[in-house]
Amino acid sequence: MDEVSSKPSGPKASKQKTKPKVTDGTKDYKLRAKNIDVFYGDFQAVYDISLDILEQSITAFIGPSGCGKSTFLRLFNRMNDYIDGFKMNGSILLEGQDIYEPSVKVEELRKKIGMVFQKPNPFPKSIFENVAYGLRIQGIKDKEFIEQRVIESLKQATLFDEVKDNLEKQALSLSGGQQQRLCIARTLAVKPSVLLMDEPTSALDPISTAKIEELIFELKKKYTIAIVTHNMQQAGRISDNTAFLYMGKLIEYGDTQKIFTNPEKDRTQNYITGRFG
Ligand SMILES: Nc1ncnc2c1ncn2[C@@H]1O[C@H](COP(=O)(O)OP(=O)(O)OP(=O)(O)O)[C@@H](O)[C@H]1O
Repeated sequence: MDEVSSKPSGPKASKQKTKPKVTDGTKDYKLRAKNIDVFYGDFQAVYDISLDILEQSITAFIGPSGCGKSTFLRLFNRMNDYIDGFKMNGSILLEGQDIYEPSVKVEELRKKIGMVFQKPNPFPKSIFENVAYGLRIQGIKDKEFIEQRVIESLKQATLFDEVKDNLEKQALSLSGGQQQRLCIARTLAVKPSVLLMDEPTSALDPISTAKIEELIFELKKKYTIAIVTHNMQQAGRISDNTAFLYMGKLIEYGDTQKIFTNPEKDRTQNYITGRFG
């Protein structure tokens, strides 16, 4: 494979002012993947990918079906761990700490790195209980604290105004777009600092999609976001940096505007112009 820069570059990345967490000497990063290979049994799904994700930025993963986007995203909160035959080489660092070290508690990690899935998956409970869930399983009992956190999270997910008069309503009776924002609120309630999103709008209509995109853009002020999307316009609209994967390899990674207007690699150019994929 051609050499690929593992550092996001370009005007947006370099202009970004972030609280310093971990630095490679030039930029701060929140997450770092180093020489990642992933196997499912004998099948290799990811080949030697290294990349850094900057704090308070949106990083999009694009590429044709089966190229390894979801596999790669799921590494950041260890969602692949329970898949039969899963094996990984390399390391993933969150603020400099290896998240695959034996001492890391996966439940604690997932409080820091939340995930939103393609299909909204609220529990068959009330709106309130969906958002309160993560707090309750932590053993938090303070009613006032829980209520305040539920309201705050619903507001952050731009759902509060639509549901405030009926928080006891069954979550499954909400529209698909509202359900997805509820799932985002549920994730935010435990105060993560990273949000992983695996095609969060692919099951939604254009209006709900636009609302979620606005929300993601707003959330960037506080969170580090990594998103897998099949929708290249979406990647272009919301992300700061884009990683293009092809057959398990990182072909190109960098500033989104550059990737979409003047990519370095022919394969990226062919993909973004719809010549394959
Ligand atoms: N649980 C699994 N067991 C075995 N192989 C798997 C598993 N999950 C994914 N794969 C394989 O790994 C490769 C990468 O899959 P992955 O779902 O990460 O790709 P993707 O780019 O996210 O695809 P899509 O865009 O279609 O969701 C594919 O060849 C897929 O068949």
